[in-house]
Amino acid sequence: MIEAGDLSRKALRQKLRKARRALGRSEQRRASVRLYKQLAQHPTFRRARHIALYLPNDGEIDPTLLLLAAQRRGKSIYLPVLRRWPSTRMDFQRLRRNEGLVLNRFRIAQPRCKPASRRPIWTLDLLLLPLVGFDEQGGRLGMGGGFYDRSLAYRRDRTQAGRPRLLGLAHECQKVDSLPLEAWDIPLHAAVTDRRWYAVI
Ligand SMILES: Nc1nc2c(c(=O)[nH]1)N(C=O)[C@@H](CNc1ccc(C(=O)N[C@@H](CCC(=O)O)C(=O)O)cc1)CN2
Ligand SMILES: Nc1ncnc2c1ncn2[C@@H]1O[C@H](COP(=O)(O)OP(=O)(O)OP(=O)(O)O)[C@@H](O)[C@H]1O
Repeated sequence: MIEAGDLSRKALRQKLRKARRALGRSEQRRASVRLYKQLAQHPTFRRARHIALYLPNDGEIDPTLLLLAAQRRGKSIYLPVLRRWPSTRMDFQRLRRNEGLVLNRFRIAQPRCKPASRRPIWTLDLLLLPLVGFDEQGGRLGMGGGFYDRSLAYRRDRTQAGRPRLLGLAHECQKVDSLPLEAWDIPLHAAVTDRRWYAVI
């Protein structure tokens, strides 16, 4: 396991991103099937009707099998869409079948911006977050843009109950012993890897 120890957030992010990008195609495929098996029959996933997830980038564990399962079961799927202004914000937008995707400024595919299809984050049942790193205490390291942190800021003064359930997804190699907690960090309810669940609360 990678020890966060003396590494800065930036150095740790680089190290963890490199580790996940180093995974080969077959390892990635196996990890995505294993992730699917961890989640597809889990009550948290089964009960959720409005689920936000992401399209993989930079070696992230691929939740596409879950996306397809959710669609088969008639659930609504949402993807992050970056706002043009302010450029630090993102929304969650409903993914409709047969609707084309475009590349955002980070070259990640996203639905074409359509304000009427946005859904406020607090009305989602389940948010599956891409992780760069995580620890067993609910700590999360993201890409560093603060996009998820800003979207989740409304929860800072609330109890951990309530919507949406926050599950971080990662490869097992992205686990670190302990992440320094920043003032704006919102803890995850659990992290799920290709190997297992790390429940926090
Ligand atoms: N799959 C996926 N989608 C996502 C996220 C994510 O982490 N994963 N995001 C979660 O926030 C948002 C995008 N955030 C991102 C933040 C930084 C970089 C990034 O690659 N930064 C480069 C520099 C890019 C540049 O400026 O050209 C880098 O750090 O190397 C990418 C996405 C929305 N969509
Ligand atoms: N609620 C917030 N309001 C304004 N700025 C914020 C907020 N949360 C985080 N930020 C800013 O976003 C930047 C990135 O934060 P951090 O390094 O924690 O990103 P991250 O959690 O890795 O990224 P992400 O949330 O995109 O996955 C920080 O500089 C921080 O000041």
